[in-house]
Amino acid sequence: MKAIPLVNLPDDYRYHFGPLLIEAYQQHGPIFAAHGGKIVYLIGPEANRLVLVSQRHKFSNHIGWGTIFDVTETFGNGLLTMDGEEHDQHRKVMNPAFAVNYMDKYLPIMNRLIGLHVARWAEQEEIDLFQEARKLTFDIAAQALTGLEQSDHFRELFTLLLNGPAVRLPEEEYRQWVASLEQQLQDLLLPIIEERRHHPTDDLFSILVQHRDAEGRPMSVEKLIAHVNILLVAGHETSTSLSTWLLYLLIQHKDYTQRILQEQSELVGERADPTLDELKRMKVLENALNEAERLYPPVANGPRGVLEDFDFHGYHVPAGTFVFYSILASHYLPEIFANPTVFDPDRFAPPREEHKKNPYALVGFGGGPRICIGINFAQIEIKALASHVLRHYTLEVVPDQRIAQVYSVTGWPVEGIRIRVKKKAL
Ligand code: HEM
Repeated sequence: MKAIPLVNLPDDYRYHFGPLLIEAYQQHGPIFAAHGGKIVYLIGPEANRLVLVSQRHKFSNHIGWGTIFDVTETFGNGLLTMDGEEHDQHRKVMNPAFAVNYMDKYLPIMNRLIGLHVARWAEQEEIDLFQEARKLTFDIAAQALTGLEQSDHFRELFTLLLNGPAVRLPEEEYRQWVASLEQQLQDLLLPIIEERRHHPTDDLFSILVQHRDAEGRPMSVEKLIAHVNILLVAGHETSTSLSTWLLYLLIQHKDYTQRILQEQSELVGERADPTLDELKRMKVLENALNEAERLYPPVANGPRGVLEDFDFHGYHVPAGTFVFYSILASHYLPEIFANPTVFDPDRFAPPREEHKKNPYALVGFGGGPRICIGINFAQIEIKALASHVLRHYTLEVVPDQRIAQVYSVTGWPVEGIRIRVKKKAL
């Protein structure tokens, strides 16, 4: 069989990731290797379907997220990095707490925190939307999923773990640094675990603490903490990035935002907060959210370890290979999304529905049985934020700043996005 084509990405590829992947796709087709041949990229709806659905048993998240992206060492083996039977069992336990109607329980927390945080944004001359959105989405995830009321220290610990130490440390010192942060996280979570054992509530943490396996055994403290870690990390980094880009795009596209406001007044009117049912019915806003997900997917690539050989487009990929199904590149394919670099939310509305003509074309939340478990949580949260901000505030981007997405494991606006927020006159 032919050798998989090798692509050389420039050193600064993380700043131009989408265009570079599309260039490689146009030259070589939907499969090529990069990073010195260490990673094979798979691009487009057909590839996504293969990895996420039809041959998913041949791929390992544990090797992908755990080894390539080093998630397991820092945060433990949570849902994202589990494989096979173990994954399916744990996912089954958590699924009910992420069903769309369960969001009714989280919505009052979301609305309360959105109101509080955004009011503070307006008290300042200008804010970095990305940094502020991070505080907000973390607080929402921490309070909704674990019931932790005071989340400042918790958030600082997570931010440190995600960003790494300020200076590069020798390996042994780095390990000690991570271990000390993990110990502090554990000290924060242990009392909540104890509390939930004796006084269960209906949040996700309680569901996990109360769960018993077929032999009647509870989850170990180590597993409980790994789950909470992964849920909070996966649940706030990505939502921070996507909500920032959505609001930024809406400031840029005032005509479209007028249509969202029209929808808001029809659905919510003068009431302070939308209900879950109203949020679900906000299609004009939803199409803008889909478009932000397409243009700025928070996760650029889904990493996997190959467990069993497979063939794709005339190439043979052996077990032991590392692959990325590329979310970012799939979203910029011109044969799927017309004028892919243009902000055009109506591409998701009937009759065009470009994403439906090609299943697994829009994969910002992954797809198949392992689709992001937090998709409903994130979409409701971001819609509630946009609804609140657009109805009650005016936003303006501070001029003369560099606004660009950069990618590591997740993507974020490299220098943040500074905006001015003003309360609308009544
Ligand atoms: C805008 C927000 C979000 C985006 C773009 C996003 C994106 C993703 C993607 C792409 C995957 C699949 C990765 C793969 O196939 O390798 C995923 C999985 C996952 N996400 Fe999210 N996510 C978001 C929000 C959330 C939230 C709010 C939570 C939890 C509260 C969460 C928890 C998880 C977990 C636990 C998994 C692993 C699921 C499994 O493997 O069964 N995510 N997410």
